[in-house]
Amino acid sequence: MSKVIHVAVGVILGQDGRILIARRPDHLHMGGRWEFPGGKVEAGESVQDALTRELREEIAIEVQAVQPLTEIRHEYPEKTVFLDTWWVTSFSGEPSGLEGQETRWVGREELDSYQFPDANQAIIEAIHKSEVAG
Ligand SMILES: Nc1nc2c([nH]c(=O)n2[C@@H]2O[C@H](COP(=O)(O)OP(=O)(O)OP(=O)(O)O)[C@@H](O)[C@H]2O)c(=O)[nH]1
Ligand SMILES: [Mg+2]
Repeated sequence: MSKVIHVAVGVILGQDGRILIARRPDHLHMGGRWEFPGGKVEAGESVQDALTRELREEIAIEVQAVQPLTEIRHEYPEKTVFLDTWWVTSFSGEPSGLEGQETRWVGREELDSYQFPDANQAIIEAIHKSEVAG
């Protein structure tokens, strides 16, 4: 049995209520699909530290405040992920894809028209139910 990969995921909320999505580079797992920025939690690191580090490395923002959104465990044929997913309700800096990834601000109701990894369906449902900045 393979081990579960712990991933810190940020659903970044803009001041206008839109959400930031990024397109995964083609060569990665789920390449070409849209995602919420984030990445693997390293050994000895807290999930919030991992989220802060990943969002700094991937999209050049400094996280200032988060709130828990949801926790999703999903088994892909090749790996099992645990998506520890947080609203990012305050940040500084202007998001830009430091790894060449396209980024886009989208309205909540638009999320359903983008192709995400299969595990994200449950995140999108949690966003629709969430009262944060409703
Ligand atoms: N960041 C992110 N990862 C997701 C999402 N949905 C989802 O299934 N994943 C999966 O979670 C796993 C880990 O995420 P990642 O590839 O961003 O990890 P990372 O930034 O540390 O990448 P690296 O190890 O290449 O440096 C991947 O297999 C990815 O496909 C999502 O919305 N955001
Ligand atoms: Mg990543």
